[in-house]
Amino acid sequence: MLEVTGLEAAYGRARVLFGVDLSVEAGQLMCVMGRNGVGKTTLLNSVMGVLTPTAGKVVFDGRDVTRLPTYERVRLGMGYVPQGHETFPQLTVAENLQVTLEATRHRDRAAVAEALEVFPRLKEMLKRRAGFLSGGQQQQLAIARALVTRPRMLILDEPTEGIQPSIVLEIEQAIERLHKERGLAVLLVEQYLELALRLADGFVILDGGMVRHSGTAADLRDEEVRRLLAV
Ligand SMILES: Nc1ncnc2c1ncn2[C@@H]1O[C@H](COP(=O)(O)OP(=O)(O)OP(=O)(O)O)[C@@H](O)[C@H]1O
Repeated sequence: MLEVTGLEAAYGRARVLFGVDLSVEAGQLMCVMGRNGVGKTTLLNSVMGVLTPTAGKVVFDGRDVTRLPTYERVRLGMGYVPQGHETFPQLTVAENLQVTLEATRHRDRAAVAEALEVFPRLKEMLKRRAGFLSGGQQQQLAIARALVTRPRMLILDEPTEGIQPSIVLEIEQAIERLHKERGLAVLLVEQYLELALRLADGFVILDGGMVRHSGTAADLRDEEVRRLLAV
């Protein structure tokens, strides 16, 4: 479903990604792991076209999307939840979802209800401004916004980072349900090994902007994995 080959990215003269290869099959949950600063966010931004790669290719559903703008990738079914649970803080929860719906091609209001089914807690807060939600609730709203676009693949950048444990569990369960029950493919950047062990079908570990290790969830118990993730 997603094929990334030889992806390179840089900020000015500072090269950050060096020939990253990665593939996610339909319905698969792939975890990207690695220490701080190894290039995980840069990889997702390059996959989504937020950042233009300096070399390499991104193919989604058989179509080369490497040069497409981000919004067109979203329309093709790539739902992105960037790091830092971005929402419109001045808008209410309902308005945040509505604004996203209006930017979609399908404009089907049922998509808002479907997204709220995944996070019932948000249903009780529809009139609250997003800026007044807790970090965890904002993360749920950010994921719900991506769901309103009816993605076939969800791309999540550290959705549990800095969030209180009770909501981490809700977010984990939501990702699991979306993956298992709705069959969504997921590309997840996650630092917590335990969470990756519970959710992932496969993983890649980045180090210094390169894929240093990859495998199935069972391989996550390897010594090498622990060494590459150790701080
Ligand atoms: N906008 C930017 N301009 C210049 N350098 C950047 C920029 N964003 C990231 N970098 C650098 O690129 C490298 C990779 O950063 P990136 O955010 O992709 O890593 P990461 O693995 O996602 O880290 P973290 O887990 O801390 O989010 C780091 O050295 C970082 O300092």
